[in-house]
Amino acid sequence: MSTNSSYYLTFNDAFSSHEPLVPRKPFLLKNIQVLELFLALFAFIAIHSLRQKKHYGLPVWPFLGMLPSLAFGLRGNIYEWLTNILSRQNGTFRFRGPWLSSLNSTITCDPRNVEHLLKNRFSVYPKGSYFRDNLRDLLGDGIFNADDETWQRQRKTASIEFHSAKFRNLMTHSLYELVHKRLLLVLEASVKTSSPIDLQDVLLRLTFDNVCMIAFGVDPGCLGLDQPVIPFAKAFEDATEAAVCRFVMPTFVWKLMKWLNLGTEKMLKESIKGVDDFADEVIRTRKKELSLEEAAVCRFVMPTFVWKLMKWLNLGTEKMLKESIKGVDDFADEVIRTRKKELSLEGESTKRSDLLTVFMGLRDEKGGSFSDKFLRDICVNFILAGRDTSSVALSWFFWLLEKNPEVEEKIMVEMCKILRQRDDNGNGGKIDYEPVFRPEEIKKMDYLQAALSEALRLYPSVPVDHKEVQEDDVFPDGTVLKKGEKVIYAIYAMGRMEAIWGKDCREFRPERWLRDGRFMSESAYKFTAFNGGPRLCLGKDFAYYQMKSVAAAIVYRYKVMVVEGHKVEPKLALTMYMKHGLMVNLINRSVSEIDQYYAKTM
Ligand code: HEM
Repeated sequence: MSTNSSYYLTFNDAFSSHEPLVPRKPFLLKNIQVLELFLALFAFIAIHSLRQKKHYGLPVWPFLGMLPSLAFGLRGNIYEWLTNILSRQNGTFRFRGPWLSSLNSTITCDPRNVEHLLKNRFSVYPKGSYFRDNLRDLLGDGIFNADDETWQRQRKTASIEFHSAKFRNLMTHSLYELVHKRLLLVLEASVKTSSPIDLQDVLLRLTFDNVCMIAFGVDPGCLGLDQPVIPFAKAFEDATEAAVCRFVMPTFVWKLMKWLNLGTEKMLKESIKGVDDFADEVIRTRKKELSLEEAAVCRFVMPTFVWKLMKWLNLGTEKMLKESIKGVDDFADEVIRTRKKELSLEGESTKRSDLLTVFMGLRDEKGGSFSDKFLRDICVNFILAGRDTSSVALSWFFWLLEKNPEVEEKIMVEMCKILRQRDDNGNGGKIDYEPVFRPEEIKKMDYLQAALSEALRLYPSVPVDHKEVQEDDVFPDGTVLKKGEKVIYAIYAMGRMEAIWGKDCREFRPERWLRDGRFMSESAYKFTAFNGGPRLCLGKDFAYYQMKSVAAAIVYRYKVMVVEGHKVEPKLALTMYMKHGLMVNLINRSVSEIDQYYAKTM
């Protein structure tokens, strides 16, 4: 027997001490052959899958599709990973998810395709059921999550409101209060204590308060010296984070997790309850307020003896007033006083003009008022739209500014020039070291607008967006699309394509937005940060005004220095937050420094 015999013996000892009936060598050989066969098959599949990378952009594995590569991409900066694939694939590629999953989609960053789906063939590319189902629990039938009639109706009403003078007043006034009465106090406190501050967190608080004032007419008070934890704000943040997880897992997995109330689905359920509790409370109170107001105003329009008689008899509107709240007379008197003032002194201008009030005053197609659920959906969607987008864009802007001091200098000089013009107009030529920029001055800041657009080009607040193909179609670049397929347009990648922005596409260069010193906007299908076509961002003008007001107030007063060693990277979420916030030290600008900038305007 060969030297291997001892091995055979040991192997068989456990079963029998007799010689085996079947010769052992062929048996082992068979095992080895099977193993070799498996190895060969694996090598063949691996080589075949890897070779497909050339054609499809990524290796395609049996059963798993491109999932292993996605998992790898998710470990780092997923947006950069996607940008690299898209530039290799000339702007469009098809992601193949695992079998039976819902992850198959066509991903593009080609402006021709983006224009095609956002404008030219708008009706063929709705948000679709996949997007809606994933976000239904959080966004319901609100504007972000709706298509067709439901979307059109909200868009039309909100659009009229966004362009009304009353609404614009509300937005600018609430912003002024937030910047000058809260933001600057919070920043000053950090300067006084020489402690670093998370600028992204502060900005998120500011825009959250701002958008709640606009949507609900309520100030949650997130931005304050003590940086309070507001349950609604926390619930909102958790809900958006948990909701995004549904997009990176097969539908049946999150549905099962939801059914079992596990993991991110449990978190989503709990946080949505927090959001709903707040929205319900605001809607209930506002309804009470409105009906009381109506009842109280009746006193104003009827002779005194009539309402007094009705009150005495406890009838009609007087009965309603009495029953609604305790101490109703005081309240009604107050409302009457206010309303009298409104009607006689200031006309319509001081009436509530938040979105909730506007939508409460409208009727649905059957002539009834909107349900509380629908009102809740409208408000939650507007908060989502306006909360994170501008604050996140501002955070990336300040980070880029520190890396590009020459841009910061140009912004300072522009602001000083604008203030000088004010001085020349009869303010005695004195330098204002604590200016409150007026709306018309904010609008004149072209260079600042260019710098903010440049930050949004490189770090768009919404890095990717989704559509669903309603009928078979072909993209302008020749990609064939089948009904029901998902399409992702990669906004982050679009900002970094040499083919679109030239060789210096990765540089922060605000000048690319200027012609003869004036800001020139780009095609919405090349610069897609605000979307384009019929679903162009409704808050775009306000967002620029808001970002410019905040940036001007901060840049003029402080040098913003990112804490040394602080890691800055994007987080995977619906909006492109900085994963670890933006820890900064603020340094007060001295009088002599500001004087130097003024000198440059001469
Ligand atoms: C830098 C700031 C902002 C950016 C980058 C931005 C970007 C966007 C984008 C990409 C969309 C399309 C989303 C989609 O359809 O999936 C959108 C839609 C929208 N945005 Fe903005 N937004 C900003 C600020 C605001 C603000 C401050 C408001 C309101 C106060 C607002 C209100 C809306 C609304 C209502 C929509 C839905 C439009 C529709 O579907 O018809 N946005 N925005």
